[in-house]
Amino acid sequence: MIFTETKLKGAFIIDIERREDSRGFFARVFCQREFEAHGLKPIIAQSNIAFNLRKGTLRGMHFQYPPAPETKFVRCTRGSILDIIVDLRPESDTFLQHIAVELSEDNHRGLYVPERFGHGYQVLRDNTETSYQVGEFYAPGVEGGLLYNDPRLNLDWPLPVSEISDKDRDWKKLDEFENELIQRMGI
Ligand SMILES: Cc1cn([C@H]2C[C@H](O)[C@@H](COP(=O)(O)OP(=O)(O)O[C@H]3O[C@@H](C)C(=O)[C@@H](O)[C@H]3O)O2)c(=O)[nH]c1=O
Repeated sequence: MIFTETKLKGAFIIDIERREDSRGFFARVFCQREFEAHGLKPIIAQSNIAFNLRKGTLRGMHFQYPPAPETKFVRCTRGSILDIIVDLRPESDTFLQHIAVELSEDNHRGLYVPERFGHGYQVLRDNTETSYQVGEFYAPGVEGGLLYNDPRLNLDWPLPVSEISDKDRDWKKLDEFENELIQRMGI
């Protein structure tokens, strides 16, 4: 696997190394030792998939507050997505900055999202499946969210939003809960 750290410290793009032969190719997509060697949390508490019927579907921006912050290792196993993560670590030099990474069935790219990041994605093709490993158990009691079109975040979604959950349409703007976020995300 090829680990490339992004401008958000601790967040990595992880590409596969193909072993090709006449059948196709083989590649490793997770290795506890390689994760540890790059300082990534190697725990998989849950492994989830989400299936999306329509391009333009948007899921996010989600996170869990401490004491149950999640790492996420996200891939797109069918179709393609634009995945966006936002640094929510108050002590970070890149607090509230984001990156966007295209993950697709073609590039086999993975994105490792550290704890205390907001995460969301927009689906770029019909019938798209995502698959992601999470380092902490689902804990809806400490779930939080950012509004995908909050002007403070300035996230550039490539398509009009065709589908979104009521929950994701209704997250508060950052201006309304920034102090609480800083307090709860602080270490
Ligand atoms: C995330 C999750 C949801 N659920 C339930 C709650 C609900 O009934 C149904 C759908 O949940 P949601 O609407 O929250 O699903 P979704 O919007 O796909 O949530 C996901 O979005 C992306 C962006 C992430 O980052 C993930 O961590 C996760 O939060 O599944 C679980 O039972 N376990 C889980 O781990």
